[in-house]
Amino acid sequence: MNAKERIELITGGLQEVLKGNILEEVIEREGRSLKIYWGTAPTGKPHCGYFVPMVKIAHFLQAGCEVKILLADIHAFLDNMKAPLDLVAHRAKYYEFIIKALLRAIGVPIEKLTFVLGSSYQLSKEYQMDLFRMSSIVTEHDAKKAGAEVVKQVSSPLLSGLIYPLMQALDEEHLGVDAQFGGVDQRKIFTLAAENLPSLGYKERAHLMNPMVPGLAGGKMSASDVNSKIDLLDSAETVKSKLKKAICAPKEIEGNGIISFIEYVLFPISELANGKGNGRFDIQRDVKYGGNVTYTSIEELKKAYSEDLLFPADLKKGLETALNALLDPIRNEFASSPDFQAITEAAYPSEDKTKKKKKEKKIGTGYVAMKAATDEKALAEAAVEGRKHVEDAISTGAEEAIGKLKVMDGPQ
Ligand SMILES: N[C@@H](Cc1ccc(O)cc1)C(=O)O
Repeated sequence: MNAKERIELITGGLQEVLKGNILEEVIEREGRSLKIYWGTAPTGKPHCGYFVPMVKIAHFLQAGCEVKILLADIHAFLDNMKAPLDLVAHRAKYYEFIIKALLRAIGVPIEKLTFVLGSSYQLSKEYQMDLFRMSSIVTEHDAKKAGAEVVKQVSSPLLSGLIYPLMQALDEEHLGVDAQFGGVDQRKIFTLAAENLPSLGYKERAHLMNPMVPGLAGGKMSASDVNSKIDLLDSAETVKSKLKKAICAPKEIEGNGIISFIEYVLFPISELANGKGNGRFDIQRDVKYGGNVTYTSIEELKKAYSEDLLFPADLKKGLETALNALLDPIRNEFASSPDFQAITEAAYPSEDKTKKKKKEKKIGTGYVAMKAATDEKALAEAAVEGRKHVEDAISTGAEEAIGKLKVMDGPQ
C-alpha cells in the first residue's frame, strides 16, 4: 500500500476530517506510521453500535497505523457518575474483553492494538498540572459548550462535566498520538483540543470523525433505549424480538436504522473479509416473494428497497441471519470463558435483579389500575398499559412477571 492508499483507507467513509494535512505530513513526508487513538468511557454495556467504530479501527490497522484504545475510566465517572468509582475498574476490564471479542468476530488481528487505562496516566503530577493549566485558559462557558453532546445534560450540572472535555483534550498529548478518532458527536471537544493544546505548548492533532449511525428505532443509538440497540451478548431470540419491534417503513431509506446498520456495519465487515468493493449481503426469501437474493452494494439494496422490490420483513430476516452469524463467536467466547463471565458479573452486578424488580413494580401498578377501573374504557386502558410492561418483562426474563401475564389477560 502506498501512502496515498493508506490515507484513503484511513479516511474512507468518515464524515469529517480536521487538519487532514497531519496525515500526509506523517505518512507521506515522515514515512512513519500514524499514531491514532479512540477513547471509550466504560459505562453501560457496549451494544451493536460498537461495530461501527471497530470497522474504522480495522481500517486504521490495515493501513499500518499504531492504534490505541483508551478505556477512559475516570471519564466514565466524571460523566454524572454513569459508572460508580467502585465498579469502574471492572467495567473497563469488561470493555476490554468485549471489544477484543468484537474485533476477533470481524477478523481483525488485535496484536497491533494497545489498550490504555485512563487512570494509569491521568493521575500523574504532570497530567494534573496540565489540567490545572488548561482550566486557567478555558472559560466555563466554552467547557460547557464543548461537552454539550457528550456529557449527559442534567438540571444541576456538576463541575465534573466541565473537567471531562478538558481531560479528553489533554489525552491527545499524554497518549502521544498524531490524531484522535471518534463519532461526529465529539466534534466540539475535538475543536476545544485543537484550539487550546497549542496555548499549552503542545501540537494540534488531526481529528477523524465517523458519521452518527441511527439506531434500530431510527434515533441515535442510546444505551437507555432497549429497543434502539442490541447487546453484543443478546441471545438469538432476543435479537429476533428486538428486530421485530424496530421501525422499518416500507420504501423509506432515510433514518431507517435497519438499512443504516447494513450500510455502516455489515457491508464494511463483508468488505474486510472479501476485499474492497466485494462486499455482499444475502437475503433468504420465499420464492413467492422473489426467492433468495444477494446485493453486492448498498446502493443496489437501497434501490430495490425504495422500489418495493424488497420488503421490510425480508430485510429484517436478512439482518437477523447476518447479525447472529456476527454475534455467535462473541456468544461462544463468553460461554467458554469463566473469566469473561466473572468480569461481567463484577462489572454489572445484580443489574438483572434491579431491572426485574422495576418491571415487576410497573406490572403491579398496571394490575392495580385494572382492578380499580370502574368503567370499560378505564379497564381497557389499564390493560393495554399493563400488557406493555408484561411484554417488556418477558423480553428481560422477569420470571414473576410472566406468571402475572395470566392475571393481566384475565379481565380482557
Ligand atoms: N467522549 C468519549 C469517551 C472519551 C473519553 C476520553 C477520551 O480521551 C476520548 C474519548 C465518549 O463519548 O465515549
